Amino acid sequence: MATFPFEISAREGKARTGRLKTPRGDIRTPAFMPVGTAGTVKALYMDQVQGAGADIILGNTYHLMLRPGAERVQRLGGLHKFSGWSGPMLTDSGGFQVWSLAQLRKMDADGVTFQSHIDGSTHRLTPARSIEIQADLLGADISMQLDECTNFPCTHEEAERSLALSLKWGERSLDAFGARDAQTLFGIIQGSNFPDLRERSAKGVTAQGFGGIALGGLAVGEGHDQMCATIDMTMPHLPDHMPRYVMGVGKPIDLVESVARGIDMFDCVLPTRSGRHGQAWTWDGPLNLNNAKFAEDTSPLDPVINCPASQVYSRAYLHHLFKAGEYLGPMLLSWHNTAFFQALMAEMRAAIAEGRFEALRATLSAGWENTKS
Ligand SMILES: CNc1nc2cc(C(=O)NN)ccc2[nH]1
Repeated sequence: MATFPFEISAREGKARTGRLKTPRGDIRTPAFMPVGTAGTVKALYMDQVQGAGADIILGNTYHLMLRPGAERVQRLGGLHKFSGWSGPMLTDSGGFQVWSLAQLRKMDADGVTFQSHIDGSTHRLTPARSIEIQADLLGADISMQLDECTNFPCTHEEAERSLALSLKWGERSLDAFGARDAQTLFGIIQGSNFPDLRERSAKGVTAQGFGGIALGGLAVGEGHDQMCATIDMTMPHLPDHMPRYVMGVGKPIDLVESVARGIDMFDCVLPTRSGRHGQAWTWDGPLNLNNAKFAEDTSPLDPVINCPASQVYSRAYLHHLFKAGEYLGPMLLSWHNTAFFQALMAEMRAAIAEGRFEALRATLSAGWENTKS
């Protein structure tokens, strides 16, 4: 299995900035991955996603294996060609969506059988099948091991059993992945919010020899403070030189506080999902453009962010679009939010390089205190 070179160029405290170098291009870290669930970052052209500053996007194995089908995507040239995204792409294993979306799922020691939430058809995911879908059929640059997404909250015994299964599936994922020279595989740490289990999982995953390490089982309703506490109990057991990725995270405050703890990669549907519902993220916190207070507000969302959706359109116009149910409303806010999240990552990268990250963190965390829940 290839291990992509990960070069850390500057540090401030536990925060670090650098580059994860892949055959399809460099990923500037800390990095935020827009989520391209079904081969599209919803309501955006890939040119807009790239123009917003994203180096890498995420694809969901669960959605693509159900529709249009993983073998069909392969027949059509793979996910990069199919979707028009030529840069690095990470796919998740499908495990999380099976737990959160599938109907009638049956777990056993070797995998999970489930019915599609789309048409009720039956599907089977094992570590080997997930690797085949991600690396061979979709052609992901970075694949994720299949793991069990531990329910939250859960007992210590449940978390212990679950992380043991995930470690076993991690070994099987590595075996199935084999020796590829242009693709890599990340392992996933579980253990819920138990320090001893997060340590056990972190040490186990680290020893297995992955190309990067993800923290799973977060952003599942535990809240900001518990998420930070779980990251705190995990990081001491991770090797410094490997990329650390927190799955499904998060709000801007989550990104800042996670970068401060040494996290390098993130993914979250929030920019596009909240944009579709009229929420615009800004340096001063989120705005709800459905609110009548914007009805005659001629100011743009953010004059500094280099994105037409942020600079050209007035808040009054955006308010009108959402009141009228016009398609352009969700399109423009998805664009702006995607650009804002990338601008936040770029600002954190620059701040770490210039030794002013803690000052930035203090300013942003103070202004975003009420966005934690
Ligand atoms: C939106 N929250 C959220 N939590 C996630 C956890 C995982 C995970 O533990 N995978 N093994 C994946 C995606 C997630 N998205």
